[in-house]
Amino acid sequence: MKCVLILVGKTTDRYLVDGVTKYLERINHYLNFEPLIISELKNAKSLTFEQQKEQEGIAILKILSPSDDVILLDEKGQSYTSEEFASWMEKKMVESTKRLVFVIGGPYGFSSKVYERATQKLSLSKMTFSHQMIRLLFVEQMYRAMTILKGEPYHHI
Ligand SMILES: C[S@@+](CC[C@H](N)C(=O)[O-])C[C@H]1O[C@@H](n2cnc3c(N)ncnc32)[C@H](O)[C@@H]1O
Repeated sequence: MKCVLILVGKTTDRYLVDGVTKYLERINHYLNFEPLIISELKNAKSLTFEQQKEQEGIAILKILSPSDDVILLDEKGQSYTSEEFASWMEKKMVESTKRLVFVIGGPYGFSSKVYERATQKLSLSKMTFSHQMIRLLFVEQMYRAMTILKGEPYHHI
């Protein structure tokens, strides 16, 4: 199974770039996992929040194939413990899903069309994180899930 993480705009803060890079490298020992970055809108300042979400949504939907299993990172989604998330990933890996696509929204979240396309919403907490910060939290949890499935000590130390 191929796993893709769609992001809106590059990660800018150095500490987040370093952290995300570190966990992406680690994840790739276990999983074919690729981040795909959608360019930030050049005319963002002239658009309303709703228009920005709409435009970003069009760019997200363009990347998706009809057979993709699309999981939106969303604070109002389903939440799991790290062990439960690991089991959830294991199920996805044995199902015949070609591409498992996770999407982190832009600063204002997702358009209604993106919500309509999604298979599931996944929450990492009831709290709201910035669209940049959540990247690091998510890749760390993905790495943790992979180590749990392999019975490695990372989760227990
Ligand atoms: C600043 S948040 C957007 C908040 C926006 N008001 C909304 O209703 O979605 C930016 C993105 O970060 C991600 N995000 C933030 N907090 C999250 C959480 N607790 N769980 C999962 N994803 C989260 C989501 O993908 C969200 O679209």
